[in-house]
Amino acid sequence: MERIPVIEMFGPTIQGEGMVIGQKTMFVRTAGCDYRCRWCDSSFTWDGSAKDEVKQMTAEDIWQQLKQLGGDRFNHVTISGGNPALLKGLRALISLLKEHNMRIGLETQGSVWQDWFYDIDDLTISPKPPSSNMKTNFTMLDTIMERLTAHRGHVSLKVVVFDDEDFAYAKHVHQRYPTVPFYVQVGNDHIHEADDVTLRLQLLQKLEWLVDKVVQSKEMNNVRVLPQLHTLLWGNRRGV
Ligand SMILES: C[S@@+](CC[C@H](N)C(=O)[O-])C[C@H]1O[C@@H](n2cnc3c(N)ncnc32)[C@H](O)[C@@H]1O
Ligand SMILES: Nc1nc2[nH]cc(C(=O)O)c2c(=O)[nH]1
Ligand code: SF4
Ligand SMILES: [Mg+2]
Repeated sequence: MERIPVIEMFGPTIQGEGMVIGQKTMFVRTAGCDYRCRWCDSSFTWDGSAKDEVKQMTAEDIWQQLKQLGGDRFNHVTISGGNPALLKGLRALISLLKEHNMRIGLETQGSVWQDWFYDIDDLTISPKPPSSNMKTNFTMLDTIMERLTAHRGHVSLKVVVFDDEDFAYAKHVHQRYPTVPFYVQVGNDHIHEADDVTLRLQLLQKLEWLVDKVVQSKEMNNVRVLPQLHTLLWGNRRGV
């Protein structure tokens, strides 16, 4: 059986972001990413700093570990990374989770397609704005969004916004795929801040700025603005 590189698993917690914010869920975080976002809050998945924590696991290993962590206190599992879309072998995990009647969420940036995207219940595609220093391959993103919208799955777009240029990018993405539920998320510019009170204040100010941008924009009448709820609650800690 194909192995999946897992860097951390945690939960039950709540989904802190996007289309199912507040949903109780477990997290499986895979190692490795094809991007290097300047502000990545999970850079340990790709920068080598946590390479000793990566475990090559089978789908069954992952399920056993989820049960050990969460017992019978969950029925939703979120797969994030890194970029989980790099892993063809996730199909086996998705099938196994379905057999156990789990709902599945997945977070990816829209740089790689996998056929198993069709089997994700809550799929978030999160293209990266200019502040990330990454460049969106819109040909690939068009293909992905075309396939997903032809299918009746639960998909959304989520763009993290740090500045005016990112907001313009978010507008562009929303206008390119106008029928897809669209979220803008507050960017956390202070991923190394250890004081939760200081961080909260900064994030709430940024949220107010972003709400105002949306309120003032005639192109953004049908978008939802969200913070990272887990960051407001628990700061920059890992595994929450
Ligand atoms: C760590 S990424 C992993 C999944 C995938 N690589 C992606 O970027 O969508 C999960 C989510 O966290 C967001 N994120 C990463 N760093 C962030 C930051 N500093 N502030 C706000 N959101 C951030 C990403 O944009 C993405 O939507
Ligand atoms: N609670 C919680 N919600 C999240 N939503 C997306 C996350 C991620 O890192 O992908 C994340 C995370 O790390 N924790
Ligand atoms: S795509 Fe996601 S995991 Fe990869 S560097 Fe960017 S935010 Fe981090
Ligand atoms: Mg996170």
